[in-house]
Amino acid sequence: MLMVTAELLLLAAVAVFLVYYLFLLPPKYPDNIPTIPFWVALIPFFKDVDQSDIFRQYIDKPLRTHGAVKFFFAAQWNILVHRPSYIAEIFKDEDLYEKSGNQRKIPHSVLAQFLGDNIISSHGHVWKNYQSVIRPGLQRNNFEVDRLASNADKLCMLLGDAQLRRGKGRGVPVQEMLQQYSVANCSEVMLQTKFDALSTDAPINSLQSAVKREIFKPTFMNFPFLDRFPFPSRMRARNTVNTFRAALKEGLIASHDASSPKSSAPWPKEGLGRRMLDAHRYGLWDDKQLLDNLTVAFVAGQENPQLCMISTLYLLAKHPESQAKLHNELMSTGLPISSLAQNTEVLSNLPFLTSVILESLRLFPPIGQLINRRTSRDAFLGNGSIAIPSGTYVGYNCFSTGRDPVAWGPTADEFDPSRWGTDAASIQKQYRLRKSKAEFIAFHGGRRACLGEKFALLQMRVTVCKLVGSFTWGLDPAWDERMTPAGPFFPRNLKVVFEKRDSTSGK
Ligand code: HEM
Repeated sequence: MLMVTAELLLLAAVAVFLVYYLFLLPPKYPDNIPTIPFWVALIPFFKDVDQSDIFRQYIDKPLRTHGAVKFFFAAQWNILVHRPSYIAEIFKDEDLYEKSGNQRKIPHSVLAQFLGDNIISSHGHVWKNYQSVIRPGLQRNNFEVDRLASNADKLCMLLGDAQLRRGKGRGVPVQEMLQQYSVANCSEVMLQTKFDALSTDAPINSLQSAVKREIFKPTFMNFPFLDRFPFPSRMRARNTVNTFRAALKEGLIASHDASSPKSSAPWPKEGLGRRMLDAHRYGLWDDKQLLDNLTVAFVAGQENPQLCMISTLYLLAKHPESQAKLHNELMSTGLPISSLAQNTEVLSNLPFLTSVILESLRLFPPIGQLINRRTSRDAFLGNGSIAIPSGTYVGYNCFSTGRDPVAWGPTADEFDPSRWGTDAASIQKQYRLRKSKAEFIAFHGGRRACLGEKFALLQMRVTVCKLVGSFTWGLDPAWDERMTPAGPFFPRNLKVVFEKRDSTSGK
């Protein structure tokens, strides 16, 4: 009996040592930047935390002082970079710091099955192929702004009705409605696909929620090797992912098939949905490539704007003076909100509207942290000061870079739209400069910068214009003001109290 216990103890000790050695022991190189202890990544497992607290307590100081740290994430060690000049270096050398997404990093994972090999995570000639199809569809100049505006009207109606149901002074939970709205915009205007997402019982909404629930489980996000085992929850996740991908493809085909009732909408020929279907039909993409790129366009195209909307609502709720200033700016155009929201030219030139959106993206970049590049050979970051061995994963912390006091001054953590400038031309100049110096990296930069930026900014302008034209709003005093515990960084379960604006004030 005693022997068996001793053997078991020995085995357990060997197992612990192996786990430590294989996963938890930080790499020796680079040897001149600090290591964030591995257990910091695991805190949200054991405690209900606000990730801004974790960041401030354990990551902020070493990251800012040294510009980069060794950081444990997704069961491996990575280099997490903060300093703008380092990030600019990474953006410039896409072959050295090459994209290497989940399909290469954790190919057996549910996440890799979900998004596959796509335009965001691929590299080299595969990326060039995907980009040749996707870029023109995303960067056209004639997005259907009337459709965006009519969706924004429906959103305002949903929010107004929800407020009536909640009763005066009681906050409305906004996330679900913003999800429906951003799915509607992305599917209809980006992908020319009709899912009727703004009706609450549309199947796409429950599928979307199911996929998020199944995929983003902290245990499997932190230890993706567990996806190798056929746990019932992972089998369920794999089925949900397959159903979701199939539904996207089915919707895309039905909306473009002349014999389908869904094709009745006047979709433009050069739209992304049509281009993807043609790439498949003419043999440039196989089935999997169509599904992978369709899924990633759908996810990136609706999730990021959705998070940006939540954070913007939050910031404006905390700053009623900015809501008033925005309203004055909209009114100063002399146009009723209904036509202003469809006037891309006028909207793009409203300085305060642009500044508010940029300031929200600076403080709460929807992709707060991303580690999806891998050194293709030994690298020397910071003009040789940080030696990174070949094959190391490197990523950015946009949240921290956007708040860098060296770049943004002592008020870096504060919401101050005026920092962007006072007229459209100076704001544009400042925006370009900040991006080129990698001080503003919400859309990242270089050759691999976001292709949906133009659409995202247009959508945000229309949304804020309609919301400010319809309501004033504040935080629900009973809402627990906290950020998400892990993953994308935004106000958790935000609840807002809306008040309808006087209809004579512009709507
Ligand atoms: C506020 C909204 C958005 C933000 C903050 C955002 C942010 C980003 C970021 C940070 C990247 C770089 C990812 C990386 O380095 O791996 C990226 C890439 C990309 N985004 Fe966005 N995005 C937004 C909206 C959109 C929309 C609406 C679309 C439309 C489908 C889109 C499509 C893409 C694509 C296709 C890429 C890959 C570009 C490439 O590698 O060639 N994004 N986005």
